[in-house]
Amino acid sequence: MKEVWTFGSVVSLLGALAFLQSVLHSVLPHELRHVVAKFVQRIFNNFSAYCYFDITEIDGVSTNELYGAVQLYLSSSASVSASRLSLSRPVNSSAFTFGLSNNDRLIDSFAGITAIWEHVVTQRSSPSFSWRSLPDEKRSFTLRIRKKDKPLILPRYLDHIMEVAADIRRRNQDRLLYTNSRCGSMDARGYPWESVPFKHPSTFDTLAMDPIRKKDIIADLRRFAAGKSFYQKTGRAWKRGYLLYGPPGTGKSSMIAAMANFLGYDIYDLELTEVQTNSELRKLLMKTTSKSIIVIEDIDCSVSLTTRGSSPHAAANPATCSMDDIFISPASAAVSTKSVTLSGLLNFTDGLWSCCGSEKIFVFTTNHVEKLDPALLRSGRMDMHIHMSYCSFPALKILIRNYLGISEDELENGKENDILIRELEAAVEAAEITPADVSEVLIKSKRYEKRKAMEELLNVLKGKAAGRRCGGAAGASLGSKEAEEEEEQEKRALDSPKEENSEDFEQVCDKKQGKKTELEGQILEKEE
Ligand SMILES: Nc1ncnc2c1ncn2[C@@H]1O[C@H](COP(=O)(O)OP(=O)(O)OP(=O)(O)O)[C@@H](O)[C@H]1O
Ligand SMILES: [Mg+2]
Repeated sequence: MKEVWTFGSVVSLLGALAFLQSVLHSVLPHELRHVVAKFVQRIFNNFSAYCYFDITEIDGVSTNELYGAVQLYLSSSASVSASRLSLSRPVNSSAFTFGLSNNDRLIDSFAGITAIWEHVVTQRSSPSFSWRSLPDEKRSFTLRIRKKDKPLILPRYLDHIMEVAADIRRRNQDRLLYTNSRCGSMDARGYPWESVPFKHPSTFDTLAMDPIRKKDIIADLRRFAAGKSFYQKTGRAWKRGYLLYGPPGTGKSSMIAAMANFLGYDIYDLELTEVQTNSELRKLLMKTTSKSIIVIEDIDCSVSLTTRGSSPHAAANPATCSMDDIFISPASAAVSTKSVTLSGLLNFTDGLWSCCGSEKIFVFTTNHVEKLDPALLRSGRMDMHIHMSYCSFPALKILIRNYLGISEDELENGKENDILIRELEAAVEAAEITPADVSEVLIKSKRYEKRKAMEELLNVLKGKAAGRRCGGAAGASLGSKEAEEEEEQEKRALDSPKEENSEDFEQVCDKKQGKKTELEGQILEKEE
């Protein structure tokens, strides 16, 4: 006999199931109740006109970007239509974030079709075995739409959500600065990065460097950010590498901040000395998001590229060292137990793993480009090599504009009639002074009126140029080889303040203090 399912019979079946569930709920033990509830749910789903999509916060090993995007997207409409909201403002953030409260729901519509969102927060019931501690709560969003609407809106709706979320992120102007200073450990959500809101005020406008070079870099970044279809068409991973090199205080870190502010990207400041193995490096990369800048600062200081020549195996035959044999170890550690290799680092930047996610920029900085392994510099690895050099006259004009409020045009036009400006131009080229040192002088001279401040600056520049000419104390104090060497030693000690280096570190501090006292003495003498 053919079975006929009428509306009435379906309703009574569901009613019976609901009744059965409530009866069993009161008599069955907890584990069995869960199984029954799942079974009943499945039957409901079969008869339901809706389909459901769960967007969990943690998706296997990687963080689910869609979860964060949905959270932001809903925060843009939550303020109007939801009955209960969670309200937050992250530390130092400039924007309030509305969100759906736990287990609350919200109705959204897209292309005339209704979508219902629910924020589902459940407690992790029984402590299951895991290689890392898991959060107490499991969080996810559930999207409910009519089965018949699914093909009409689904891919477009999700793309729309991603776009709106990216837009909100950009508008809020709150970018994040991440660091991997957990020594390889992860937080409860399996995240190896810690973050703080990124508030660096450096922009391309305030950055003192040759304007033509600056324009090139801005154009390059613009092309990169708008190059989605180009990278797709050419079969290239959507990423770009920049190597910034030059003496300390020439604006390498400021340039990174300016890049992030210009593109609205987050920054991942990768502390390589904290990374123990290649696989750890890979995991870190997997947990970075798109639209981000991954930075390794002072690559020659935080790590040194040493071959197995220093290990007993390779000592026998150093000529057989392959790329994999090149170890990256804390620069000042005598014996390395680390096993991040150069090939691991290169894979990190341009291997298959480098393109997980997309729209990523890699930036390496160094004070000594000549110390880097040629493999890192080979074309295609770092797409653009940017030399940050001593302050030139165009750069000086930018700094004077920033600190004293005299426009570049005013300085350029005044050059003909004003000997002071002409002298400044000649002295700055001769002085080989860093923009950081010029900034210091200009900050100190802020108490004077503009002309006097420029005269003060000229005195310093002339003193420095004279010092350089006769290789005297003034020249040696700033920017000289010795000072750079010292700075580098200091960075190494700071980067690896491990026990075996503590002696180095103290020595550097003592030496630094001695140098400072000596310098202060010289300045006092000069002032007297
Ligand atoms: N090109 C520049 N334009 C504007 N300000 C600069 C520039 N270079 C340096 N400064 C000033 O000097 C400070 C230090 O500069 P920054 O940290 O960017 O130098 P760096 O090249 O990264 O030095 P290091 O090699 O020691 O890391 C900045 O905070 C900024 O105030
Ligand atoms: Mg720096």
